[in-house]
Amino acid sequence: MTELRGLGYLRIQTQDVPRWRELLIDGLGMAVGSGPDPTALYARVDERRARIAVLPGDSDKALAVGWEVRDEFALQRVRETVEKSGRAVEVLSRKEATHLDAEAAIAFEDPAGTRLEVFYGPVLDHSPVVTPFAGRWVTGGLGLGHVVLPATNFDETYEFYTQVLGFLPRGSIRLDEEGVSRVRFLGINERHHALALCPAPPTEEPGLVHLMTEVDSLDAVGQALDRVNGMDFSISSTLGRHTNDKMISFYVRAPGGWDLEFGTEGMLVDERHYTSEEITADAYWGHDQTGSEPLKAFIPAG
Ligand SMILES: Cc1ccc(O)c(O)c1CC[C@@H]1C(=O)CC[C@]2(C)C(=O)CC[C@@H]12
Ligand SMILES: [Fe+2]
Repeated sequence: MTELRGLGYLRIQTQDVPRWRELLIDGLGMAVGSGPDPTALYARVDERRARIAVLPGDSDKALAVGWEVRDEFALQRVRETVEKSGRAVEVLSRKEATHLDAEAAIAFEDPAGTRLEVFYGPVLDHSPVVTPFAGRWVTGGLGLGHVVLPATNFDETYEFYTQVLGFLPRGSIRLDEEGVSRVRFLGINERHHALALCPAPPTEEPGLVHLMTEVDSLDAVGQALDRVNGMDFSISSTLGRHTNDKMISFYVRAPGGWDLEFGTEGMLVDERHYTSEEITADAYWGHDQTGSEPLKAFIPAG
C-alpha cells in the first residue's frame, strides 16, 4: 500500500503572474492565500495556507508536485523506498520545509524528470476561506485534486509510480487502436485518480498536461465557466461528464500552454470492490476539444 495520502500542492512558475491571478482568483474563484515569497501568488481553497504557488520566472512550467504523507515515519519509509529504487533523494532542511509550509519534506525526480516533493505536517490557516464567489472546494481526505503529467519514457515512469510509490492503477484509455499507447489513471485515496500519466514527446516545458480541482456544486462549475469565458480565456474542452470518475468538468487553457480542469460530482472509489477498467470514450456527453490549441506538452521540442 502506498504511504501517499493525497495530492498536497502544486508549485509552478510563469512569466505572467497577473494573468494567473485573473485565472485562479477572478476566474475559478479561489481565495488569495499566503506564503513566504512576496512576489508569488498563493491560491487557497481550504484550511491550508496555499494549495497552488505561482512564482514569477522566465518561462512557464511546473516546479514541483507535492504529495502528502501521514507523519514523519511515513516520510522516512518513502525516503528509504525511493533510495532503494536507485533514485537520489534530497532531504530538505528545516528552513526549506518551512518555506513549503511543511514540518519536513524530501524531494526527488520521477523518471520523466518531474520534481516530486513528499511532505508531512502542513501548516494550517484557521481564518475563514473567503473565496470571491463563495465556491467551496472538495479536498480533505481526497487531496487537492489530480495532475496529469506527460511521460516520454512512459513504461519506466508508470513502473515507478506503481511499484515504488505504490499508486494504484485506476484504469486507462487507449490512444491508438492496438492499445499500446494509453493514458493511465492512478489513485492513492478515494478520489478516482490523483494522477494520470500521458505518453508525450520530449519537451522541456511545461511538464504538465493539467491540474484538476473539484468544487461541491454544479452551479459553481457553471459560474466559473461563464467568468473565464468572459475574461477571454480559451476553453480547451467544453463542459462534459467523464466516463471513469463521473466528474462533470470543463478545461480552461492556462498561460504556459497547459490546462486547468474544473469539476464537480467526482465519484468515490471503494477499494474493496474496485477493479481497474478500460474506458473507450472520454465522456458520456460534452468535452468537445475541437478548436482548442494543442497542449504544449504534446508539441515536440525543437
Ligand atoms: C478521459 C479522462 C478521464 C478523467 C479525467 O480527469 C481526464 O482528464 C480525462 C481526459 C484525459 C485525456 C484523454 O483521455 C485523451 C488525451 C487527452 C485529451 C489529452 O491530450 C490530455 C488529457 C487527455
Ligand atoms: Fe483530468
